[in-house]
Amino acid sequence: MDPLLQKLNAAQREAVLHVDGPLLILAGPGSGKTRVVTHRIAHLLKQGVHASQILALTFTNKAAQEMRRRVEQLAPGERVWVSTFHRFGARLLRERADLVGLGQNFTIYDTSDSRQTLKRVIEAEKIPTMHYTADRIAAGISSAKNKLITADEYQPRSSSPLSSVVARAYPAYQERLLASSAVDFDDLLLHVAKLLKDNPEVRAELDSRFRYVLVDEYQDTNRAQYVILRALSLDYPNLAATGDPDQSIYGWRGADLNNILDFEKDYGQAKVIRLEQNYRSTKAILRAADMLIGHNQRRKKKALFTENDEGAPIRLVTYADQDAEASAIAQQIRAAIDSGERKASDFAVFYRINALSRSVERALRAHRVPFQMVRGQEFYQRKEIKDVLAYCQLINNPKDDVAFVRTVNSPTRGIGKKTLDALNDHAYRYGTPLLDAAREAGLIEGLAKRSATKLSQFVALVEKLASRAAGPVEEVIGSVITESGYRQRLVDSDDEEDASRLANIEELLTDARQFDEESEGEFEGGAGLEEYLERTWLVNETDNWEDDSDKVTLMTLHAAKGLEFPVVYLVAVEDGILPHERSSMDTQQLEEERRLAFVGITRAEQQLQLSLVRRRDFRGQRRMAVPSSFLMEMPTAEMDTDHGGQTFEIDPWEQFELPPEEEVWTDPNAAEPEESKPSISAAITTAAELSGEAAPKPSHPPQPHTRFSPDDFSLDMTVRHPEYGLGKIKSLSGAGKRRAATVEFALAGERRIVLAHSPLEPVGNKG
Ligand SMILES: Nc1ncnc2c1ncn2[C@@H]1O[C@H](COP(=O)(O)OP(=O)(O)OP(=O)(O)O)[C@@H](O)[C@H]1O
Ligand SMILES: [Mg+2]
Repeated sequence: MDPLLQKLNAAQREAVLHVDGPLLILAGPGSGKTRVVTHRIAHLLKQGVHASQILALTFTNKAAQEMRRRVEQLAPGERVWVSTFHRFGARLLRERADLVGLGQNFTIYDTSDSRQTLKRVIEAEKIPTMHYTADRIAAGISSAKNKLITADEYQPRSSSPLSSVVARAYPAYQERLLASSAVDFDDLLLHVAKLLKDNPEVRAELDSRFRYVLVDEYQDTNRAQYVILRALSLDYPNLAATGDPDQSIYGWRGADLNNILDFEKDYGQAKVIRLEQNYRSTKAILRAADMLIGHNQRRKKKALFTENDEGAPIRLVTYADQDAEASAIAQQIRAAIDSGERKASDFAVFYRINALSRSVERALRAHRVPFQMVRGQEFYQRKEIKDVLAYCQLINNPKDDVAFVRTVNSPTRGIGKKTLDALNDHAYRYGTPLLDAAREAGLIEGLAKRSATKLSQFVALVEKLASRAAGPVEEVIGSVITESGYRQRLVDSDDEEDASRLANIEELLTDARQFDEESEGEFEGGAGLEEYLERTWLVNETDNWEDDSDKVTLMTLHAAKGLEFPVVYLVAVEDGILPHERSSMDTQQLEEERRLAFVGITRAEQQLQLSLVRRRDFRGQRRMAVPSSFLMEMPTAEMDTDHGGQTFEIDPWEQFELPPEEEVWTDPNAAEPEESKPSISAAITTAAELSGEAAPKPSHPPQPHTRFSPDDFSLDMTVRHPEYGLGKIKSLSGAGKRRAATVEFALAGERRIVLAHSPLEPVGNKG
C-alpha cells in the first residue's frame, strides 16, 4: 500500500482519497481530523495538483505552522499555502487594497489601537454615547462586522439603546479607519468578503486559483469566513472542511455553528465522512468527556470509541486554597520528573482565565520545574515596543493617525494636548491625516508659533526616517530608536523599569535581525518592513509556544484547542470560573462553556486531574468556591476523589441572621441587578476578557433575602448549594416550614435539607 495511506484507518483513508467535490469530515476530538487534512494535501500533490492550487486555512499561527511542517514531511520540497484566516485575508487584501479604498500599505490596528481610534472619533464627532463604554460600543461594531453588516447597512433596533449608539459610531469609526488607511482585525475578513461579493471577476479568478481549499476547525468559522470560503468554492466546489461542533468555542467572536450544521445543505452532493475512533485518550478520559458533552441540548450525538487502555481513573481533588492547589500540582510534576517516569513537556496545566496562572507559575518556580506560559502578543504589546513599532508604522503608512499620536510626543518633545487638539480639529475639518495636518502646522488657527515649529521638526524626523525605510528591518528600527531620541531617553533614565525597557528594545532589534535573515532576498524596496509589521500585528496566543522544549505548558483552555498532552491538569473547576460567571444566565453561553471544558478534557492522553479549592482569592477578594456544575455531569463516582481532609460540614450560613419572615419569601428575580441580564453585547464584551485576559466577577454568596420558597423546588430539579455545590433533588417530604428535600450532591453525596432554612437555589429554567 502507498505508505501515505498506511497509517490511516478506513474512514480516514476514504477522506484522504477523496479528490473532487465538497467534503465534510465530522468527528470528535483525537479522531485524526488534522491528520486527514495534512495527508489529503500530500495526496493531492501526488495526484499532480500544483502546490499553488491548494489553500489550507486554520485558526492559529501555531496550527498553521504545524500543518506546514507535517506537509513538508509528507511531501518534501512542496510549498503549499497554509495560513490562518486573518493572514490570508491580509495577504489578499494587500493584492486588491484599491478595490476597497485602502492603500496597499495599510496598517492593521490591534484591539487597543482600534479602541483608541473609536474614542477619538466619538470625541471629535461628539457622538452621544449614553454612558456606554467604548468597549461595549466596539463589541457592537465587531459583532456587526462578524455578521458582515457594513457601516452603511447597519440598522439600529428600537429595542436596543446600544444599537442606536453603534449606528452613529460605526460609520464614523469606519470612515476614520479608511482615512488612516487602516483596518481592524474584523476588517481583514469583512473587506475580503465584500471584495469577493462586489467583484465577480476577482472572485472567479481566485476561485480558480485556489482549486482545492481545506479548512481545519471549521466549527469556529463566523459569517465572514463562511462567505469567503463559499466565494472561493463556487466554480470549483472542492472545499474540504473538518470540524467538531462540540469543540466550537468562539461563539463570542461570532463563530456560527450553523456553518457546519448546514454544510450538506449549502454544498450539494457533499460527501460526509465520520471518524469514530479516538487515538488520543484513555477510555476513562473519553467516557468523562462524552458524559459531560451529552448535557448539551444543541448538538448532534456522535459515536466515539477508543482501543486505547482504560487508563488511570481521572483524579478529582479539592484543595484548601489556590496555593495548596498549585503547590500540590508542582510537587506531583516534580516527583514524576525525578523518578524518571515523565519529562516536563508531558504536562500541561489549563485554566479558564489567565489570571489563574499566577499561583501555578509561582509554585512551579519554587519547585524548579521548567515551564512556558502561552500568552500571545505579550512582547509586541509592551509599551516601548509599541512606541518603536509605531514609528515604523508611520513610515510605512503616513496616514496612520494612531501611529502619529503615539509617536509625536514620545520621547517628550513638548507637544501637548492643546496642540494635538488643534491639530486634530484641523485634520477633521479638512479630512486629512494628522501627519499632513502637521505639515501645515504654520497655517493652523490657534496654534502657537512654538508649537508649530515643534510639529514641523517632528515631520522632518519622520521624513528622514522614511527615506531609509527600504533597508533591512534591523537597520530601520536601529535608526528609529537613535534618531528619535527614544533610546537615549532610556539610557539617561535612573528608573529600573527603563532599564528593562531598554533591554526589550534590544530584543526587538534581535527579532528584526532574525526576520531579515529568514527572509533574505525575498523583499525589495521597503516591502520587508511591511511584512515584518504584519508579523507583529497578527501574532496570536499560541505563537510563543515551543513544542520541542522540555517544559511544562501553561495555557488557557481556548489556546489548548487542537493540541494534546500525556498529562493534563485542569484547575479551578469551580462555579463562576468554569462555567464562567457571565454564562450563568444564558443557555447558549453555558453550552459554550461546557464545550470549552470538553476541549480541555479531551487534550489529555493518559492522565487527567480536575481540581478545585475551598477558598479562592480572586480580584482582591476571598470567597468560598463552589464546585462547578460540570462536575455533576461527569462520572465522579468512578473518579479518584480526594477532598484533602476538607469536609463539607461547615455551614457558612450560620453567620447570617435569618431575615424577618416576610422578606424570606420575596421574589428572587424581582431585584435582579441590571448588569446580570444577558445581552448580546455583554456576551461579547471584550475579546480579551473572553479569551482569558480578564477575570470574571467573583460570585458573592446570595443574601438570605433572596431565598426561595419551598414551592420553587420540585423532584429531579438541579439545585445549587453554596457549600455542597450542585445536586439533584431525589425526593421531597413534609410541608410548609418543615418541607425538606433529599439532594444527591455531585461531590458531597446525599443530604437532607430543610428548605425553609436553606440557601438552596434552583438552577433550572435558565436562558
Ligand atoms: N490512524 C491513526 N493511527 C494512529 N494514530 C493516529 C491515527 N489517526 C490519528 N492518530 C493520532 O491521534 C492523535 C489525534 O489526531 P488529530 O490531532 O489529527 O485529531 P483531531 O481529530 O484533529 O483532534 P482535535 O479534534 O482535538 O483537533 C494524534 O496524535 C494523531 O497522530
Ligand atoms: Mg485537530
